[in-house]
Formats: sequence, C-alpha cells, structure tokens
Amino acid sequence: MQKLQINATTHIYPIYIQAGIRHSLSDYIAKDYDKILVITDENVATLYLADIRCSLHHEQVYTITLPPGEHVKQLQTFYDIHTKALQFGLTRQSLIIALGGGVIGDLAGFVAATYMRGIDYIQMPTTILAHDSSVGGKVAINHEYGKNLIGQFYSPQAVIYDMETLQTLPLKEVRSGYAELLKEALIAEPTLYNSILSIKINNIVVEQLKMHVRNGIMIKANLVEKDEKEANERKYLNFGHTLGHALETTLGYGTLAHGEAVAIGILFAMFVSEKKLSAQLPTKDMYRWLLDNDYPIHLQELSSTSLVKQMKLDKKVVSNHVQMVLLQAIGEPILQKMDEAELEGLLEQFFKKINNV
Ligand SMILES: O=C(O)C(=O)C[C@@H](O)[C@H](O)[C@H](O)COP(=O)(O)O
Repeated sequence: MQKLQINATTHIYPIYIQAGIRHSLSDYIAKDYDKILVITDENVATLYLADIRCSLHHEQVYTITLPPGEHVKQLQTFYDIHTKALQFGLTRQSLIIALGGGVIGDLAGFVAATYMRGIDYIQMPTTILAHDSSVGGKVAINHEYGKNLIGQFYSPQAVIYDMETLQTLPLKEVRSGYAELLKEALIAEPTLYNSILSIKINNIVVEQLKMHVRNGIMIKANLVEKDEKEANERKYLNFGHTLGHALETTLGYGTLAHGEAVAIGILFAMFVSEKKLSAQLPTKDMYRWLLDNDYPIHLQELSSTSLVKQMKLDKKVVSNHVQMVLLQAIGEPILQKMDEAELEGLLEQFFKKINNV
C-alpha cells in the first residue's frame, strides 16, 4: 500500500494507491455517513460496482450509472443527479463516491461541491487519465462554448486508487491516460519522459505502468500543494490543454478522447516552443512515438481562426490574450502570452507539418 498526502491550502487529504483496495473500502473511509451515493458509468459498473457496494459495508448505498463518454459532463446530467440525490434523501451527512474516469470524477465532484452547498466526496479513479483529474480538486462540467467552463476547486476527502482497475482498460483509454503522463513528464521530469518514450502502449509491463502513474501523481501533487487555485505554477499542468480543449470542443466531445486531444496539444506546444523560444526539444521523437502508438494525430483540415477563437475561452487567457504553457527545455515550463495573428500562423504551419510528414 502506498499512501501519499496532499497538503492543499484548503484541505489535507490522503491518496491511497493499492491493487485490490476496492475490496476493503470501508477501512479507508474516515467518517460515518448516513447515506452513500456512488456515481459511475456503465462500463465501470459492469466490472466493479458489485465489489464496491459489498466492501462499503453500509446499509444505505445508492447508485447512479451513466452512459460512458464526455457528453454526460453537462448541465442536464448535473441537474438530474441533483434530483436523484434529493429523491434518495442525501443530506449534508452523506457521501458521494466518484467511481470512474475523468468525466465521472469531474461531474460527481461538481455535484458534491454544490449539493446543499457542498458535501463530502471521494475520488475512486479507474483509468490512467484519472490519476491526474482525481487529484487537485478541479471539478467541472462543460458548456457548449468550451470544456470545464462551469466548475469549482473542491477537494475530495480522499483519493482511493485501485491499480487493478487499470488492467481492464481498452487501448484508446491507455493512450489517453499516457498523454497526461507525458504532460507531467515534460513539465517536470526528464527521466519519466525517457521512460515513457521507451515503452509500447500495447505492451506495457504492469510494474512500469504503476511506476509511471505514481510518478505522475507525485508531480501533480507537488504543483497542487504549491498553488491549489492555479494562480501561478499549477498552470503548467495545463500544458497541451490550450489546443487540446479547443480541439475537443471544435470536433465535438468524444470525437477524440481527452488525452488524444491533449497529445496533439502537447505536440503543438513543443512546436511553438521551438519557434518562439528556440528551445531544443525532442519534438520529432515525440511525434514518432505518438505515431508508433497509434495516436490519431492527423486531423481533417481545421480552421485556425476558429481554433484561436475557441482557445480564447481557455481559463489561462489574460487581457484577451491566449496564454500557452511552453517549454524552454524538458522540465522547464514557462507561460507565454500569444499574439492572435501569430498563433493562427503557427497553427497553420503546425497542421501542414504534421499532415505532411
Ligand atoms: O489540475 C490541473 O490544474 C490541470 O490543468 C489538469 C488537466 O489535465 C485537467 O484536464 C484539467 O481538468 C483541465 O483543467 P482546466 O482548468 O483547463 O479545465
């Protein structure tokens, strides 16, 4: 068992990481709750919901099972969950458990943050990607204008991560999760970056996967502790997301998995870092690795003007300027305000380049 602790400014909470921990859940829930609501999706429910219900050892466990996919992270579902929670009779002494990937974690966390002005919740990530989204208290739903535009910072009581659940993931999910790991590696840890680039996604050794995820969590935890509300260095965790989120919204949620969009965003941020900062980066190796691992990086023609318009709804925008996270070197991120026309030009060059290589 590995136990980490997040010392965030607003709340200190544990992260338990252990294969099979789902079978002894009640040992890790620190308080008595009158009711427990587990929010999950259909894929995860089929595999793990029975185990969870059984190991909670609680008489009043309710469940809400949603269809899988980013499209549920929206206002109507959020409202419907509130309605069900009221019908189940959840009170301020109740607990919500977010059992699933990033979509479930963000949505269930935001319900917890707002139900009766906020009740306790626990993040139980079941994907690689959610090693990132379950830590740090960012909870949100999407608006049709963009990703995560309605949300809050609201820390969980605990993160309980059963690494066994990572072994049932489809390859698309593994790819998606590894993009967030690459992000953490590139902003903070060259050795993690080299280790990731040495693997093949369809042939990962479990111990290696666990090591990558643990490293990713530690990098994330460190930045969250320094800057919980994202005033400064937490923004580095948004590396690759400026274009990534714009692509997800422009192409329609679910066309690309979140991490697949972030992977393209990372490549773009590296391309811009080379152009603007003359940074010496292994962008070609990264591009090769993404291709070798079947990341969908060749996109249909997209209008740079509309992508930049979309990027202007990014939360890092200052004084109407898109602010990108760039790299001076691996492990040395900086924030860079971008001129709109220059950004459009760079996007055009970037898409030409990746589509012609
Ligand atoms: O925790 C953070 O900070 C991040 O930026 C992590 C991102 O990987 C994550 O996808 C996050 O939800 C995106 O944040 P947003 O603030 O740009 O919506």
